[in-house]
Amino acid sequence: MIRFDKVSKTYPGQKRAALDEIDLEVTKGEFVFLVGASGSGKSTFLRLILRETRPSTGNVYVAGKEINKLSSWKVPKLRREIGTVFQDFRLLPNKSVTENVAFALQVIGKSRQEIDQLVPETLEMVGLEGKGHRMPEELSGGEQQRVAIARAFVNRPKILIADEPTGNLDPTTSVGIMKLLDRINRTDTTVIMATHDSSIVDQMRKRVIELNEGRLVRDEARGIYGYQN
Ligand SMILES: Nc1ncnc2c1ncn2[C@@H]1O[C@H](COP(=O)(O)OP(=O)(O)OP(=O)(O)O)[C@@H](O)[C@H]1O
Repeated sequence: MIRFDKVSKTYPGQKRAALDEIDLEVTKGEFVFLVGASGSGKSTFLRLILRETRPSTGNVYVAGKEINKLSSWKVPKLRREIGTVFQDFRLLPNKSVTENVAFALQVIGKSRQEIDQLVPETLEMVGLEGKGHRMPEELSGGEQQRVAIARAFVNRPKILIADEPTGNLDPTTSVGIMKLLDRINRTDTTVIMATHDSSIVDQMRKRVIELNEGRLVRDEARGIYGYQN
């Protein structure tokens, strides 16, 4: 589903590489934690998958496409295959829960009929049935993150990228969010999650990839968080 082939990335004007000769493969349906200190290259790794940035050398393949060769008009199509969730939720504050989720389908031209079916179905899946009319500010942090996950997943993407999704949540709420991501993963969606949350990583025992100063220093099948902050 995702392959990095000797990928290095050095940002313009920087001496040190943000990513240094990364070689790895993530297969369909895997759940991967991406760990490492601040500045180790996690966001750069995720941005390469989304083609928000390009490798300096090497190739990145996502869903069968070499992203470096993708013409720019095909990038939106690539991004439709990838749902994204962030630490700060990024909901539209002036839209209700239903409207936030529906909007993701409207912008890709889905029919009213499909939207009317998929949105309630997805809200139910994330545990927000009956809350569709609420505004984001009327929800707890955990509920807001559920809306963000519903929005990311409503189009049934092949890949879900989560960048510190529990970073603003208390431990109990975080466990609920992880159960939801696990459930999404069980629908054969590949999940890649960057995190500093050691207890979550230790509880889930999924594949752990650790970056250190841009290098891949650990790749374990059922790993733990394992490095000191
Ligand atoms: N747009 C940019 N221009 C120049 N340097 C950048 C840019 N983005 C990131 N970097 C540098 O690349 C390196 C890796 O950064 P990156 O954001 O990928 O790390 P990270 O592991 O995601 O960190 P964090 O956990 O703090 O989000 C850092 O040295 C950073 O300063």
